Amino acid sequence: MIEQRKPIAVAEAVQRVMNYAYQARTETIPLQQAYGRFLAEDIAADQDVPAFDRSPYDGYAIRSMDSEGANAEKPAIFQVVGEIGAGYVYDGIVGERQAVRIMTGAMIPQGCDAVVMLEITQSFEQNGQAYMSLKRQIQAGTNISYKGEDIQKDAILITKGQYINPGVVALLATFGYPHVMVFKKPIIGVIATGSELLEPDEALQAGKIRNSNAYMVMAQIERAGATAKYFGQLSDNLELCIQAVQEALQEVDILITTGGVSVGDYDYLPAIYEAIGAEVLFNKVAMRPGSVTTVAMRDGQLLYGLSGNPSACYVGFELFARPIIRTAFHNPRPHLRREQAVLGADFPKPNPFTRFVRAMVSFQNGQLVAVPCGFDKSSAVSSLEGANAFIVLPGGSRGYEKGMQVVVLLLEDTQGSEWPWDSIEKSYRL
Ligand SMILES: Nc1nc2c(c(=O)[nH]1)N[C@H]1C(S)=C(S)[C@@H](COP(=O)(O)OP(=O)(O)OC[C@H]3O[C@@H](n4cnc5c(N)ncnc54)[C@H](O)[C@@H]3O)O[C@H]1N2
Ligand code: MOO
Ligand SMILES: [Mg+2]
Repeated sequence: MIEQRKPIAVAEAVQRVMNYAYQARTETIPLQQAYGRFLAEDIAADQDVPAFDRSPYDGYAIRSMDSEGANAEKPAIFQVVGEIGAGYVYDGIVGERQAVRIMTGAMIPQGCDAVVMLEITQSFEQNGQAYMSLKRQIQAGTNISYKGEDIQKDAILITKGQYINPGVVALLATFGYPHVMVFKKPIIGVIATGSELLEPDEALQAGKIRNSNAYMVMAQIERAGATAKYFGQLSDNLELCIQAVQEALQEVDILITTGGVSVGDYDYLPAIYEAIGAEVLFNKVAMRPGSVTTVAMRDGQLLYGLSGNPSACYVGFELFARPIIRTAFHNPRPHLRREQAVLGADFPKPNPFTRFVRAMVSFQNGQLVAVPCGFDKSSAVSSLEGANAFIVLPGGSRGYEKGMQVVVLLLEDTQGSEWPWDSIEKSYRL
């Protein structure tokens, strides 16, 4: 008898997977390799930045009181008693009508309370002594970058789980972290199943196709921040597949297979899960594409049975695998970022199930506009290249027109969402 699968709502499916979210171990890596990783410790400021009052300009450090009453007719004259570049400290104390030539970034000398930009001064020499004249009065505090004006000591700067972007790298360097503790990348195994599959270097043969899913999913794994490990493609042979899956599980944190999850004679994933004693969390989701997406669990390891159809495979990964990876990094917003957009083209298809339309979002006059990426079948590979978002169309809707408001999930974003699923599926019907 044909197995009848009961579809569950997308949010419910995501929740079932998230019950098995875990936190990855940590490792310490050189700062230069930290970009794109996720921080595994809170970083607090152990010093002020800047750590000393400094000059933001090239010019002269003075005591502002010495400029009192200065104007074009009666310039204030200063004896230039020294010169300091960034990184050097002026040893003496600057006295009455004295100035120190100072460069951007250099520490303000003792006694001075202002810096005059080079451009508004005139320098001259008399009897071998350097002088500077100034034709205006300068307020105390002019052109000083104060100690702690950027960052104050003890402030929490960056927190555990934060994505390390170039700005985070700058902070880590500023506070003296030549090495940084990050979360280890989970290792995610990939197996493609299907007797029709050829590798990209093979010539096409009648009835066969090239395996695009494995390479696509490996790229998605890397984009999500984990490490992909490829175990190759398998023909539809149950014994072989069981053995390969069991062996791969020894070497990975999570295993992803593509293909073979539906009800065809050679769709062996259900039998494989049974054979290895994995508990199936769900095998039918009320969504398109990707309705056959299956997730199973064995001894703390998640097994993703993604659809063989490329678009369905792609969507299944982003909805169900990405948040597990991001949670492993302690990231508080592990899901795809949800935003509101205007539909940029009609989408007349009815949507019995929640539909994830591969789309290109862009800003037009300050408004996020989402345009579907062409051929919208589950089997499509062409609609993925241009996609940087999914348009989420709730189940039960009859089709959408250009100009309507839609929810989009952003694919190329590092910020993420905490839980994007509330109120998307209001009109969901089975
Ligand atoms: N009687 C039914 N038939 C199907 C159902 C159903 O509910 N009842 N569901 C359909 C839906 S929806 C989908 S999606 C697919 C899912 O199929 P499988 O996950 O079992 O995948 P396969 O049968 O192995 O392959 C489907 C399709 O994808 C191509 N494929 C497979 N692997 C790759 C790869 N690595 N790279 C590129 N393309 C791949 C394969 O050649 C097939 O064309 O089932 C429907 N059928
Ligand atoms: O699962 Mo299939 O992708 O819904 O079309
Ligand atoms: Mg099949």
